Amino acid sequence: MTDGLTLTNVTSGYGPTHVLDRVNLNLRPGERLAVIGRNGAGKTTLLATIMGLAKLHEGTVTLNGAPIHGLSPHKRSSLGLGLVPQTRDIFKSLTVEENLLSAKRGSATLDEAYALFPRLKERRKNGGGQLSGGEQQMLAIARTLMTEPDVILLDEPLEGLAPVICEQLMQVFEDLCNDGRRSVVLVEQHATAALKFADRAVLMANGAIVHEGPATELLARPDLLNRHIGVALSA
Ligand SMILES: Nc1ncnc2c1ncn2[C@@H]1O[C@H](COP(=O)(O)OP(=O)(O)OP(=O)(O)O)[C@@H](O)[C@H]1O
Repeated sequence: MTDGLTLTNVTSGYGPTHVLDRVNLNLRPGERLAVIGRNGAGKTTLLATIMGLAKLHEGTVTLNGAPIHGLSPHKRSSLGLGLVPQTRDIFKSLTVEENLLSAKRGSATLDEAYALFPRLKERRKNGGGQLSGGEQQMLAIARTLMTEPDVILLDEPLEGLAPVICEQLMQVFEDLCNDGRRSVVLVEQHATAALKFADRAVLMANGAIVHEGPATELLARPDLLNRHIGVALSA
């Protein structure tokens, strides 16, 4: 049995369309994985496939050795998978507190969420639609954490946010990983930030993994990013 999350020979997409092409991937418990690629490379589809939101055409998805590819997204969430979607998907008509409580599972508490995001505590009576972009992203992350995930899937969480907010969020991701219990898949266009955070990275192009290796190697060899996916490292 393989521990963690494993995709074996996965081909998936939307309806009859194939986006991922024979993807193999293992995420060990406690591991931090960066997924880097240009727009349209299939990064969101990779997360959607793990979560059960895309159509699996071939292959298997297992969690700690047990197949999960036949299960609904809700069931996968109850097994410990948590997605923070690029679209954030908060309820704009509910308050921050109501948003958090509507996602709550098990022993998750508001206090834990507010300890990670003090700003959300200050804004707890405000409607989701009244929040800034950064606060909405914090709420989206906190909502997912209320489901007590062991595997957290983050889809471009830094997109469109000010550098100071990006730094705060990266620190939160560090804190979440500190006890080594949770694993994180971070899909990110900010390749440098993602590689500094991650243990390992996969590079995607045209729905396939075209390179995989330690994050430190990719930070030291930016030519690999350029060669495989035509992306340059930012400062
Ligand atoms: N719901 C959908 N139905 C059909 N095709 C889709 C759908 N969503 C995405 N695609 C297609 O799948 C391919 C991969 O898209 P995906 O969103 O996974 O890429 P990505 O690497 O996450 O890019 P981005 O950074 O732009 O989000 C693209 O060609 C896209 O047009």
